[in-house]
Amino acid sequence: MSETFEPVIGLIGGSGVYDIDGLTDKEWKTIDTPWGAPSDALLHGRLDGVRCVFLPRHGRGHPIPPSRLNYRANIAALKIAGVTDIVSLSAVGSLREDLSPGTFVIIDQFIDRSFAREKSFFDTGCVAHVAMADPLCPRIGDILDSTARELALSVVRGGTYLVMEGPQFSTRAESELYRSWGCAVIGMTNMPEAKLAREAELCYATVAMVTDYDCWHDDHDSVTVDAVVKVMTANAANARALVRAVIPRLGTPRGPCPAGCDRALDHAIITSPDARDPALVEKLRSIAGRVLA
Ligand SMILES: CSC[C@H]1O[C@H](OP(=O)(O)O)[C@H](O)[C@@H]1O
Ligand SMILES: Nc1ncnc2[nH]cnc12
Repeated sequence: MSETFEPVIGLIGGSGVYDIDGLTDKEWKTIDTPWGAPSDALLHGRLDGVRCVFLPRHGRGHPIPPSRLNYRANIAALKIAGVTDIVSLSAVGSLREDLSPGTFVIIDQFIDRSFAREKSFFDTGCVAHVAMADPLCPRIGDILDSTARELALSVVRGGTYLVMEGPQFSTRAESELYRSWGCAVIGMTNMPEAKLAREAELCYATVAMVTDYDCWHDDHDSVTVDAVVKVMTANAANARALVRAVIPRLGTPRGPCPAGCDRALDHAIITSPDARDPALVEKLRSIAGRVLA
């Protein structure tokens, strides 16, 4: 039987989520990474004894737009802090009538239409190709889903999150196109975040919190930040309750991830050891040390 360990839970807070309450032993700690500075200091603490590390994705006060986030630094900072499991909290627009504002969607797929972002820790001098067929950790997703149901939240398990570049919201034609592709929700941030979490061998799951119907719906002409923030504020109490209830469950000692998120690099690096750039390899040790020993 394989050994168990105590998971450390990383929480990435999106629009409207800039703090986590109920944490004990709270301390904001600044951290730097080989990829630069993350969006903000990391908030370390414990919930029911479980070690948690929170990062406000856009920084406190929301100064950083989706295209300017240093996604590599954010994920590297969490990895360096000892995080093993990430729950990403995100505001999204709905692309389906049945996903009304207030619904929490535990997504299971992405279509990545972002284009102006650094998407890999690996580079010339050390090339890796990780599997992304199942981009979200099903173990964490199932725990989020069952916990939300027990709390009687409006939750849907499964759905595709379309990642757009932004920062402008979609045109009506784009919104209809993504609907015709069968996408459930739309947002601007979860890629490359999920790709980088996979490269860093972190389990990663998203609670996509619906704030609006995007622009395809008769209910509104266009999306506005005001409307999004209003619904997000209403969602916040539910988000807090979900985080509060789910962390003790995620923090239970466990073995390796059944889906293999924590072994994503086992067969991913293609560059032969003698062709690797030593400086890049040194940088990569903080996120891929397990396979670069
Ligand atoms: C304020 S609405 C647009 C903004 O909200 C979402 O961000 P996050 O995933 O961090 O909650 C969306 O992707 C946009 O960045
Ligand atoms: N309609 C929308 N499009 C993109 N990102 C969003 N975040 C919240 N609502 C959104």
